Amino acid sequence: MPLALALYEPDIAQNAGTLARASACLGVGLHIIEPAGFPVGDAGFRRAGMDYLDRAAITRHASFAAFDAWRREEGRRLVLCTTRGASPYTRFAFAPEDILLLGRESAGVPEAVHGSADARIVIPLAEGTRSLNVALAGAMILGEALRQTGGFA
Ligand SMILES: C[S@@+](CC[C@H](N)C(=O)[O-])C[C@H]1O[C@@H](n2cnc3c(N)ncnc32)[C@H](O)[C@@H]1O
Repeated sequence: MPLALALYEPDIAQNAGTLARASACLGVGLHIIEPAGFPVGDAGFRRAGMDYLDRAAITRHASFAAFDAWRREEGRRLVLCTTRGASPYTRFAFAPEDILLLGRESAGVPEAVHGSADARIVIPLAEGTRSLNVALAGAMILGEALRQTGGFA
């Protein structure tokens, strides 16, 4: 089972499109947890994802509860990427079936979602800075997870 990315209620279509393109190019699934802040056919999403969208394995889930029920049934670990993470991502041991959950641009994830993740990881940042763009954070962490699990094509 390959790694996957999941986006929690994404706000910005271009970021989601960029991650959809990355998921197609890197051969991982993309799960979008609704409600998103943009419609399915959003022009910004299509522009950022380009023709790669046709190759991306995108699954939409109606809510976090629906997504979480599905992933538990699949027996997949939920790894939350968060600025409040305890483990630096380079020291975390990824597994091939992990789902890497990214928070929304405006607010990350609520406390309940934070608590239901199996692990919380962080990209350590320079003092005085708050967070990376979600697509950039996703790319960095996915790259490390693919490297560790031998998942690159
Ligand atoms: C713009 S940030 C959200 C900022 C929000 N105010 C917060 O503190 O969660 C959007 C998402 O990108 C990811 N992200 C950004 N910087 C990160 C970092 N340094 N470590 C891990 N994930 C990060 C997280 O998934 C985060 O929820």
